[in-house]
Amino acid sequence: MRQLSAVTVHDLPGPRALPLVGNLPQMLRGGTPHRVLQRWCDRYGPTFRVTFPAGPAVVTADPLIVDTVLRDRPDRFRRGARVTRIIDEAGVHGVFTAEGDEWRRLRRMATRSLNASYVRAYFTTLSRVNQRLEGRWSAAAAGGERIDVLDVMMRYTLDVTVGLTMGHDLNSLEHLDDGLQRRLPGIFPEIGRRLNAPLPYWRLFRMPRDRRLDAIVAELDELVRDRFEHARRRMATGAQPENFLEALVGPVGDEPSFTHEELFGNVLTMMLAGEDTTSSTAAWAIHYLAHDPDAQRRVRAEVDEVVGAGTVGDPETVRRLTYTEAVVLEAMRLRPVAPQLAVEPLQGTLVEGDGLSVAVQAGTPIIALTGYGARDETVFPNPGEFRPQRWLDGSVADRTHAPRFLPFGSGPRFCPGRNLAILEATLIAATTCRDFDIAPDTSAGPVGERAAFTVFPTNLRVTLARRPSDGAS
Ligand code: HEM
Repeated sequence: MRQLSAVTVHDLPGPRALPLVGNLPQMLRGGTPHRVLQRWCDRYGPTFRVTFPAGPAVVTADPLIVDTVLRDRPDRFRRGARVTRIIDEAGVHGVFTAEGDEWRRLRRMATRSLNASYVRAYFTTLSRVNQRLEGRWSAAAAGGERIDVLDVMMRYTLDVTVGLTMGHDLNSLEHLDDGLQRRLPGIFPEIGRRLNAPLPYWRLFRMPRDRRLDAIVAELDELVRDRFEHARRRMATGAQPENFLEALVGPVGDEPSFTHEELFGNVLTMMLAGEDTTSSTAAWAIHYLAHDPDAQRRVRAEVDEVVGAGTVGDPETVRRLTYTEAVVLEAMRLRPVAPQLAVEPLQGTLVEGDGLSVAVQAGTPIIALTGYGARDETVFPNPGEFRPQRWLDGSVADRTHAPRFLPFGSGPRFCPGRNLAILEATLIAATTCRDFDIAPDTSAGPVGERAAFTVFPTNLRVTLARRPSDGAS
């Protein structure tokens, strides 16, 4: 039997905390708290303590503990209550923040909407948005534009998620004017800002930005209502579902039909969960490609071979772009957009790691550093290098469930949008390399990163040059 030394949270090593504010100022300085936690993990070991104004938290990269706390949900551990409360207060209560039986029901709704056969039917939306991306790239190449990659990727994923969730063609890739497409991306940064705010002032009074957030959520509520009526009418004609709402018109199994609140909460959750995450991932993939002309050539050769002169017409074709997909996986390994996940025990419990057992009280946050192990050189040799080939040469044994690569979380609350996200990012990388040479543009300074709700790139610019049409590479 393993010998475990049992400790309390207070016994764990960790950085010295200031009175009242704890370690929060150290974590927030520089806008990249995940990097601070990773550095502390190097210094204090895989399981350590940090202190927030509300009390201590356990931070861990220990694979055993990470596995346990993510797997034993929702019965033993729940999502971090602070994150949940802030998202709910913004009016986005859905599968991400639900717990217990409510979570089970909303999770079934989410997985049903993302079922592989539906994703196939949704591909029309993806193709339409992808064609617009080609147009956007052509104009940028012709004009010698210094492209703000994240901005374009956010428009792309917003158009895809709004199209997929409710069948509404936002077309923010082509419509740069003011409209819902300008207001919608404001939701996530606002939630991120509240997460990092020292005091929850919005519970006492609303500043103009809080009122703007309320107004966007109300506008979306109207839109979902309207689109659901539309979905009901279209499904009554016997048509095949082409978006989440249409897939949810009928009951799921023998459960009662979903209420408007459930539908709204889940549709909005999926939109938000699917947008920032996928846009940052795709932007990082373009960044690494821009710095690696050889990888660009390989993607191009693969697209030429698999797709030829035609257009990509279905998800199966995208899945055959294995090298391109490896580019996306490698970008996610180096730049996971959700490098940590907060959970907490429902009741006091012992969590057992490698040689350590920690007694954790109910409600004490446990921050699982899910991105830490992606740089472990025993699993990923030369971990700092961008080497897509490592995903194809058998050196990473099981690419989905390798315990040290958890960009989509793990256990029963594992991201249900994983396949869709990889599909989108792979399609974007393929579309970009096929017709263009990508070059980095650092004229405005180096590329950086920042954490809000997710971690996103800053100052990520590239230029594109259209390749000669004879296909020479
Ligand atoms: C690269 C893109 C994406 C990344 C890195 C990502 C990552 C994650 C992570 C880390 C979680 C938490 C998992 C856990 O608690 O164990 C999550 C949950 C979730 N994601 Fe994603 N995600 C992405 C794209 C998407 C897309 C495209 C959708 C849907 C359209 C989506 C829908 C969701 C939902 C609904 C949840 C909540 C699941 C639950 O609590 O049961 N995600 N995602």
